Amino acid sequence: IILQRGNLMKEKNPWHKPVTIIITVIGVIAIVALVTVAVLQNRPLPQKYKYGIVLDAGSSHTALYIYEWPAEKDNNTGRVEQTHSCKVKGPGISSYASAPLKAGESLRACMQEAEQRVPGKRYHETPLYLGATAGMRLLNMENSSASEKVFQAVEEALQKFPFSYQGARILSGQEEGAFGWVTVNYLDDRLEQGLETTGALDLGGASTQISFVSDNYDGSESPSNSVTFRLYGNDYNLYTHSFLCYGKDQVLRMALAHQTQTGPESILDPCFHPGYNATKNYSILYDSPCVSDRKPQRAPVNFTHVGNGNFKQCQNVVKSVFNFTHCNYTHCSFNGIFQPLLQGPFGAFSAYYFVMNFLNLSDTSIPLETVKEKLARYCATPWNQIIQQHPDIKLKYLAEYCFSGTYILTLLTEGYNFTSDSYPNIKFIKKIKGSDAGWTLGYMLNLTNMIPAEAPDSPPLPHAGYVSIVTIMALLLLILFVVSLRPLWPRCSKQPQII
Ligand SMILES: Nc1ncnc2c1ncn2[C@@H]1O[C@H](COP(=O)(O)OP(=O)(O)O)[C@@H](O)[C@H]1O
Ligand SMILES: [Ca+2]
Repeated sequence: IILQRGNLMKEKNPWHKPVTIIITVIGVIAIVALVTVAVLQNRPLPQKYKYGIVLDAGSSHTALYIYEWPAEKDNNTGRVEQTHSCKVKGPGISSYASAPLKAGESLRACMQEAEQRVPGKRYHETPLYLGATAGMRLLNMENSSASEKVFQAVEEALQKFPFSYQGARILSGQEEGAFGWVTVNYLDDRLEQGLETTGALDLGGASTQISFVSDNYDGSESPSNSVTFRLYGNDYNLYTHSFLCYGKDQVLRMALAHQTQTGPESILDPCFHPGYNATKNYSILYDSPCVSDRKPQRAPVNFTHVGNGNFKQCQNVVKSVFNFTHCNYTHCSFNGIFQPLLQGPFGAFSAYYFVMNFLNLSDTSIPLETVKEKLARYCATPWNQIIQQHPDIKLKYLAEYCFSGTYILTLLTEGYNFTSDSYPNIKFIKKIKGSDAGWTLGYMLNLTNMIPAEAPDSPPLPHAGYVSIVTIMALLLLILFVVSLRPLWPRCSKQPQII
């Protein structure tokens, strides 16, 4: 009987039927395979990068920037980053008008650095751009054949490198302003998400740009200040203006021209520290289209430039370079140039940052009145004390921070109409998420069509969400499968039947 019972039990355990075992094994294998394939197939591929190089040929110096982005995601958002920058030794390319070949040579060291930074197999597909700004705009106005020669030399030098050379050209003021705005908003991820944008304030040596979106500017008033973009499915109507000659180096020339109109032997300059004393050459001072028509006749060869460090008087000198007499529009900044009402936050970079950072005044939560008081105290500090306190800063920069700080505050308040209320909307910035603020990134994004006009279609789920859902579904299937075999389950808990 016991034997019989044992036989009965054996026959009644369906799990031991070969068919059931095979089905179960196949089911489990199928589910494991499904999950594995789902996970592997959709795993992000190992990152490969693409590269782009932009040379910013500014009036005072040239800088090279290398950008990098994941190769599979060109059209994706916010993913282009600056991986390297190189400062070219020597002055800006516009200073090589009388020795153009040297302009080309000067770029070589930074270009060799770029060869080291970009992987060799990517050289040929790496676009290389050179954009020149206000220094070359002025040289082109003054002596267009000299500017062409400089470009020829630069072009020849750049073509010797294995990158995909895309040309060297002068950017218009609008491009310089608009691409600075694109850079700042791209790096802040504001374009892709359609957020309120940040205005861009760029201060160079020979020109300065202001760019922002304003609700009361649709481009109809003063169309030459309008730049429109369609980015990620959003339309932007940007106001932008570039003031040629209003970079800080040219404004200094204009301020000195204002003070030397009668061709004196010496001037007492409130924008330089007490005890500052230097001999300067009239011809060199007036050698720029920003001041050349004002050169005093019968001036001596040199003049003595003496400082007396008075902020209030310096403000008056600086104000003399602005013209506020006429405005044929609803609102103007200065020199009769239209400007809509200021709106939103602003990022102020390049020389804005260098100067305000040096002066420890880059924190705009400090009230504007306090900023002015601090600057007034700095300007009144004797020159020898300033030199002692900053032994490792270039004397040329050091001598000019009082002037530059005064110019920046005057430009922002009197020029662009920032008030003590709107001043805190400005942030003095150098970099955003590791990339320098400036026009170069926006320029490259535009020329490589890397910002799509329409919002890209993105997968409905991120990778992690996708994997979790597939895994959960597979487990549910497994449970369902096991439950569906219920009629075949062994009845182990039941009392053995005694026949
Ligand atoms: N560390 C620094 N301190 C002060 N000024 C600086 C510093 N570095 C650069 N600058 C100034 O920033 C400005 C940069 O202008 P640049 O881009 O060369 O000219 P532009 O944009 O007008 O063609 C120049 O006036 C240069 O002197
Ligand atoms: Ca610049």
